[in-house]
Amino acid sequence: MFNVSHLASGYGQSQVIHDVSLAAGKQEIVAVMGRNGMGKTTLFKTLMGILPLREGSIQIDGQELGHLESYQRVASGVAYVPQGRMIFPGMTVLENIQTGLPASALGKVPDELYALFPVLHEMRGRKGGNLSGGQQQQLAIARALATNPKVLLLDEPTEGIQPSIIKDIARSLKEIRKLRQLTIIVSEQVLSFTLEIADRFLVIDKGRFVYEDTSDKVDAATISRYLSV
Ligand SMILES: Nc1ncnc2c1ncn2[C@@H]1O[C@H](COP(=O)(O)OP(=O)(O)OP(=O)(O)O)[C@@H](O)[C@H]1O
Repeated sequence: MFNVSHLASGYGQSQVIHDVSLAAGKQEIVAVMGRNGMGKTTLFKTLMGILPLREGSIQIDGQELGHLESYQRVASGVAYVPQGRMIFPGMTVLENIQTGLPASALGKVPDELYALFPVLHEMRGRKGGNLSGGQQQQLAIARALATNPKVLLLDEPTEGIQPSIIKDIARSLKEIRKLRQLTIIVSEQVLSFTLEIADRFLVIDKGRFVYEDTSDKVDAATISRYLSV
């Protein structure tokens, strides 16, 4: 479904991502674990077309995305929730979600989105900047889902969010995956969160994948060691 092969990218003279490959199936949740500075955000920006691909390929259902602009990748079914969420603080919750809707929706937010995140319905008239961190994360996810993606890329969704809300986010992601048959690639440093949701685990270290396993065989101690070095 979503296939990345031999991807390389970086900034100027420095190469950050080296020969990274991953394949994620329909409805699969893949966790990319790694410490600060190991390349998670760089990888996601490359998948989204914010940074150019230097080598390799990115495919969704066999369609090559590697040389498309970001907006074309969105149209092909890739959605992105960046680190830090990046909602529009001066716009209302409703307006934030509307920025993700296709023109054909005529500004109408699907009921299903509000059903997933009831708090966003309650707060639809409030400015995004006045929401708590957890509510902003839910808003960022809802805005991404409004584009009707096949693949959702989430960059460190638990960063700066309190534990009870992290549990809510885990629950919503599992629900969305089922409802939408969505593939989710999530980067994280919080292992308890990914252990709850992921089907497969990858560890990124200095821009390379150094560990991979499925949830039934995952070696949490090894992943923790990579996260804490
Ligand atoms: N705009 C940039 N210009 C040059 N180098 C950068 C830039 N952004 C990141 N880097 C470097 O790329 C490497 C990977 O950073 P990246 O942000 O992808 O890591 P990360 O795993 O997402 O960590 P974090 O959780 O801290 O964001 C780091 O060495 C970082 O210093």
